[in-house]
Amino acid sequence: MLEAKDLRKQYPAKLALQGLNLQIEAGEVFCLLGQNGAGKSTTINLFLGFVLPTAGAAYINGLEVAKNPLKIKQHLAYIPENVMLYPHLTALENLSLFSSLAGFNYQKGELLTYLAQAGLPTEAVGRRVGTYSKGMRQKVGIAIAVAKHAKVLLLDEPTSGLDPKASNEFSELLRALSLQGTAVFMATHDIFRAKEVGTRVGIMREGELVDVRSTTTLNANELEQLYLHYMH
Ligand SMILES: Nc1ncnc2c1ncn2[C@@H]1O[C@H](COP(=O)(O)OP(=O)(O)OP(=O)(O)O)[C@@H](O)[C@H]1O
Repeated sequence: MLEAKDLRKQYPAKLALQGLNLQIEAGEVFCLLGQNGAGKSTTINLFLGFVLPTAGAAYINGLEVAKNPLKIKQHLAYIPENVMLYPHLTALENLSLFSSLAGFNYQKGELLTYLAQAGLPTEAVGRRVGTYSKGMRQKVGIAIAVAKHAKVLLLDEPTSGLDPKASNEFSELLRALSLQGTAVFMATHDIFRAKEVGTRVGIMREGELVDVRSTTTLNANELEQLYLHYMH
């Protein structure tokens, strides 16, 4: 569902990504760990088509991102650290707007169902999202992804700044999406969540993917030790 082939990004003064090779299947949750500046956001931005590769290619659902910038957006949803919504519109209005932009025109009842499934409290649905907490905005982001029938979900540090309960709820939503076949690629600093929600974990250092492990093969403590080993 997601593939990187010799994917490389050179900025004038920095080699941000050096020849990434990776495949992520439907239903997988791949968590990418790495220090600030390791190249995680660059990788996500290459999959989104926000930046162009210097060499190699990124593919979404078999389509080369750089050659199909609009088409690939039909298949994916993106949740950054702060989900971008229209603050003066309600959750219902935001969801209606974003899903119609993606070509889906839902009845109010369907929109309410998507928001409820994403865990947004009923009392909040008709309130301007400018009044929402970060966790609530993330839930609207998930509702938009589900309403768009996104096959691929890209997330850049989605749980940073969330309290443990909100972070846990968010992880459960991701798990539910992956069980429905969505491929999830998430950059995070949260080793514990990566172990909990991920099916595989990758460690990136200075633009290089230095290790990939299945989360069934190690516990959170072992993952932390492995991470620290690479950061020395
Ligand atoms: N537009 C740009 N122009 C020049 N250099 C850039 C640009 N974007 C990123 N870089 C550099 O590329 C490297 C990788 O940055 P990137 O944002 O991908 O790291 P990251 O792993 O996401 O870090 P963080 O955890 O802080 O988000 C860094 O050295 C960064 O300064």
